[in-house]
Amino acid sequence: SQSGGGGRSGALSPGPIVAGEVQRIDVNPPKGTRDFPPEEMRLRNWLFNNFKEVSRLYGFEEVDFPVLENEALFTRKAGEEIKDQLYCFEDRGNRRVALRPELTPSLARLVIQKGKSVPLPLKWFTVGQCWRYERMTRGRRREHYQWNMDIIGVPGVMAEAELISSIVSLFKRIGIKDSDVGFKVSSRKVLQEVLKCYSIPESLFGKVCVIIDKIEKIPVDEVKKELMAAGVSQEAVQELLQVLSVKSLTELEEKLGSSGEAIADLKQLFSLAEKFGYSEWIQFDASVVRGLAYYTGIVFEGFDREGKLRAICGGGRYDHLFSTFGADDIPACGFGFGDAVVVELLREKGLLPDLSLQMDYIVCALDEDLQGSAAMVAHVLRKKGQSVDLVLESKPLKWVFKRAARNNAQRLVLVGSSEWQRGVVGVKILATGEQYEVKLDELI
Ligand SMILES: Nc1ccc(Br)nc1
Repeated sequence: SQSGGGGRSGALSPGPIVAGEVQRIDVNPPKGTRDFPPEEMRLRNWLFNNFKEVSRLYGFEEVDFPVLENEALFTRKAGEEIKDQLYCFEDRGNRRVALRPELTPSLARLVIQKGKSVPLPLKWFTVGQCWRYERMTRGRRREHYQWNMDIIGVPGVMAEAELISSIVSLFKRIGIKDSDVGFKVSSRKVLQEVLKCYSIPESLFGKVCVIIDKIEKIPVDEVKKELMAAGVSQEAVQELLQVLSVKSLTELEEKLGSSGEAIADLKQLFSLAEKFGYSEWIQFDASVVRGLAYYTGIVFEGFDREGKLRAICGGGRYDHLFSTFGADDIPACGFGFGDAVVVELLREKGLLPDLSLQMDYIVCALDEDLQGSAAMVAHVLRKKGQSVDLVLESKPLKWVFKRAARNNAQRLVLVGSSEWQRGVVGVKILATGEQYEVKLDELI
């Protein structure tokens, strides 16, 4: 048996390892995490390539950050779930660190670090793995990949309109229509204006929003209790919950008046949606608050119209995140788009793409002493950009044909002794069975 230090207990040096003696390791990845074997990896790459192509089309630059961040980046005091589930620990240098649960704080950190060396507005995107430590009692994942796009330095809602447009473009690219998904859009300025009427301090704003975001996850009485425990009067609680049930911008305007920023921003956003051509994708929904404390204005989330899935994506304006890191504030907005829910949606809709392995050639030597010749053939083909599965050891032809079929190879090249003597190789087009001989330098 193994002692704690990994050596055999009591033995000065372990004896020979005899097969069957070694305890078989657990070959599954840690709880809540996923492997990506080839087929899943092709789907992931297909999705991420669409993320990246849309980001390129919208003029965004790619950035990246460490998965491991200083814990302080995420220790906001607003009662967010993201903090309760922080995957954090003390490293060997006694530093408090965390596996990032989101990407926006890292982005803000880098923007502050770069300071005036990066002219505003910034349009940055990234696709990165994010983590949460959730007790597996709920059996949910502990990691997912998020596509994030952020616009830093634009105060007007053109920025939010551009971001929503980019997500609509993504949906269209992967076959999802406005009949499948929509965006619920609101503004946290609605809540801000109500809180102001009741003289609720600004310092409570983030915490109040985080509590209200639970409205569809916990009983409303629990929400009321948490709001009042946070210092919101019963009257203000009533008004807050009442305003969340408003059904239209017209009704909201009647309630809040037409001079406030919330109405102005929302009206402008819906007008811009017409110009961008995605009006049919968005709807006003006063109940959308989102669960991150730092949002300050427009918030939005992508949802499946059948109501079977969790939010597909979400985002909004966060004009005061930078000052929470001790820097001057910069107007900012962005979104996160996870890799899991959208795949569930594509599966539901029968929209998963056929991404079977594709290979141009499989190359095989017909006898052992032609392995080098086969390698030369593979080299010639690869230099011409052809993907080649080179058979690396002597195999019966039946095995080669089976592998060619599995790899969906288009052509089989057989390197035979007599042909090689004549300066040619045999080529078989596997779809038709047609076969011919060709000189090495005429291959392709
Ligand atoms: N923030 C976060 C991280 C990881 C997963 Br899975 N879900 C949400």
